Amino acid sequence: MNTIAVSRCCLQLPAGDRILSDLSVELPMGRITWLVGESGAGKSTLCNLLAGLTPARAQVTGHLDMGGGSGEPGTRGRAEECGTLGRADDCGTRGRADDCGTRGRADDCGTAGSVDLGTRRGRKLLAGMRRRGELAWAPQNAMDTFPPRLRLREWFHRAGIESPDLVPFGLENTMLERHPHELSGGQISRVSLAAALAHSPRLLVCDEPTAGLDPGQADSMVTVLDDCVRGGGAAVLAVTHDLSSMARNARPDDQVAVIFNGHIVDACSVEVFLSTRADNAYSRALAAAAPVTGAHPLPLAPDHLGGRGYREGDELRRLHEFEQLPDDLTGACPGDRSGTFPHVDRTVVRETIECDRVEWTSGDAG
Ligand SMILES: Nc1ncnc2c1ncn2[C@@H]1O[C@H](COP(=O)(O)OP(=O)(O)OP(=O)(O)O)[C@@H](O)[C@H]1O
Repeated sequence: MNTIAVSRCCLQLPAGDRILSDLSVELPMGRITWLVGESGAGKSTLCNLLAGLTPARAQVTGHLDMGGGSGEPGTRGRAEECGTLGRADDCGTRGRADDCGTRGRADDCGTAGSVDLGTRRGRKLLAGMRRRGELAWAPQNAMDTFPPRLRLREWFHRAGIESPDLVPFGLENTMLERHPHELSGGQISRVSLAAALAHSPRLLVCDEPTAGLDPGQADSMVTVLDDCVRGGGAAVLAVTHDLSSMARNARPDDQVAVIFNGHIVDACSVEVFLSTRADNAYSRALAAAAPVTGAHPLPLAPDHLGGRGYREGDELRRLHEFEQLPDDLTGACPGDRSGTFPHVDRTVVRETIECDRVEWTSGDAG
């Protein structure tokens, strides 16, 4: 399978803090890779690094290999990645050779498939890829990326996107006439994703695409990402804390990459991750702590929050509802999700309740 590879990334701040540590991960084309891990583990730092942004004076090493080659489905030739086969204004003809960081030398452009993330030239290569839409980035704080004085339509126009369509992202196109501050946080995230996907990227990096969205909107965002992957053959790296949405919508063969302390400790399928069968103990613990069926929470309220009376009545009713769920939850998901996860071991859920532990669980936590 064709993959985009991130290899041996280290990022150390001037004060000595190491944020990313020998981080490597393969991003298969045609699949979403869900990046999960605790707050502060380094998820946004990795996303920003792949978009060509690093904290000032940070020491960075590592490579991004865009993979593929001419003629492969869904891929573009390496030379095009630095602009020599791309739009003329990307590289050279208007004195913009520095867009690809090479001053237009063909031999330098030929190495653009592998980007040295630790060099200024590498960051310029990434910037060039972003300008051409081959690499797209939907950041966590999307509001910051839109100039406050521009109406969104004008912003899209300047970004070379003449006919933006927000409807697939659950928004009216009349919103294009607004300024960024006139949208909610969730709305601006969706606009950011619309911009990121406008050029059919080869690699899409999105930082918490479902944050701030209600479950229905979150599900439709994942559907949009899924379409990008299946239709365009892109590799998608998507940060999420929303394991419920992931469980409802991800394909079983999508990938989960688990980051801990700046290092990828595990990469496995969504199915293996959510069923807590991952090889890595931290991955299993993370999955075991997740309310994977989100739409059907079990009220395991601790005594000091709800009291035993609450559990005795409501909990049993909810447990009953839980057991009525169809095995594969297909009916609860938008679009064609015939292969949709999850499989939840209800025996373990019931045992958890009976043990009166305040804890979410799915399957055997090992
Ligand atoms: N520019 C910076 N200067 C100093 N420390 C930074 C900087 N950027 C990130 N950090 C630190 O690096 C660590 C990783 O931050 P990062 O934003 O990547 O975490 P995260 O996994 O995305 O967290 P969250 O899930 O809360 O968004 C944190 O401890 C953060 O405080």
